[in-house]
Amino acid sequence: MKKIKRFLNIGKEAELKKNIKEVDQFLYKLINSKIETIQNPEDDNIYLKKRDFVSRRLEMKDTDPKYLRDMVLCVTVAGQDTTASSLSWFVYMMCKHLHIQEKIAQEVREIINLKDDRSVDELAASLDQEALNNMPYLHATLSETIRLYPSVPMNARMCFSDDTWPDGFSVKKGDMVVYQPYAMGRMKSLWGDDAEEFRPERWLDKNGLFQDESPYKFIAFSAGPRICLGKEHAYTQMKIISAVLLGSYIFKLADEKKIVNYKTMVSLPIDGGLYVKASPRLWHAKP
Ligand code: HEM
Repeated sequence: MKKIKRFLNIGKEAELKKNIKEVDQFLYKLINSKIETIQNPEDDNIYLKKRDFVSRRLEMKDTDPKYLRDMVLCVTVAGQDTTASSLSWFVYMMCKHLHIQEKIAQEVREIINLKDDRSVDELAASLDQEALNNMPYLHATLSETIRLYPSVPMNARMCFSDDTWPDGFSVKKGDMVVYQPYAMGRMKSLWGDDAEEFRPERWLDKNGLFQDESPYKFIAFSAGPRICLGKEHAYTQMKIISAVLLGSYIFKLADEKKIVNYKTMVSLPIDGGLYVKASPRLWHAKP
């Protein structure tokens, strides 16, 4: 049916074709303008100075527009909504666990060692990689959020040959195997009796250092050869944003009684969005 619709260019297939064209036009325009800027030696180009993703590829002589379009699209599709929904759930968890919110704010404050009257910009400017590496509690809290609210809640693989798994279960070539990071993140057999509790401490050793889990257990970023390529980048982004936010503001739910739930989709957004109140963090005040 799909093929017929595509051939006749009607219905959803026609709509898809139109949308792809629109995205392509936008991306090719951007890529071509960057290529032109680079090829013009007189242009003291601001684009290259910005050293964004496309500029870096161009510097490495990757100038095929189609390749660049695929790269940009892949990173945007894989990296944007996943990180955004994880951060939304993180803010939700912070509103539900104010003492954890306070603990992270303290960790940020201690690591960057800033005065009480610092601005949001000053706080952001002092977050270098070393500072981010020294925030195990924040790292643990983000991991705990993603364990319970994985932005890819369900995933699947196609078997390319007949096989028998370690537990004796057999699969045939062409079978589809579906696994559910959402359910796996809440299984008592994997995470213990408190699996449904939000407890960042489960990720810390007795010295308070972050202890990573096997990706086959903490499956939210997938595992094996096709594991998420942007995992480290995602943590860096999420740590910068949450350190700046929690270091500067106290978050509370706009309506404590409103039920917050997920929307069933390929990703895991909060249904209807999350409404919060942010008030400036005064270091002598408790949330
Ligand atoms: C919390 C944030 C993120 C989560 C939970 C996440 C999760 C995942 C998962 C589950 C996969 C495997 C998909 C599959 O094979 O079926 C994946 C793949 C991928 N992710 Fe992420 N991702 C996140 C952020 C990012 C970011 C920020 C980027 C890029 C900047 C990124 C780039 C990629 C790429 C390129 C792949 C494909 C890897 C491959 O197939 O070889 N991801 N991600």
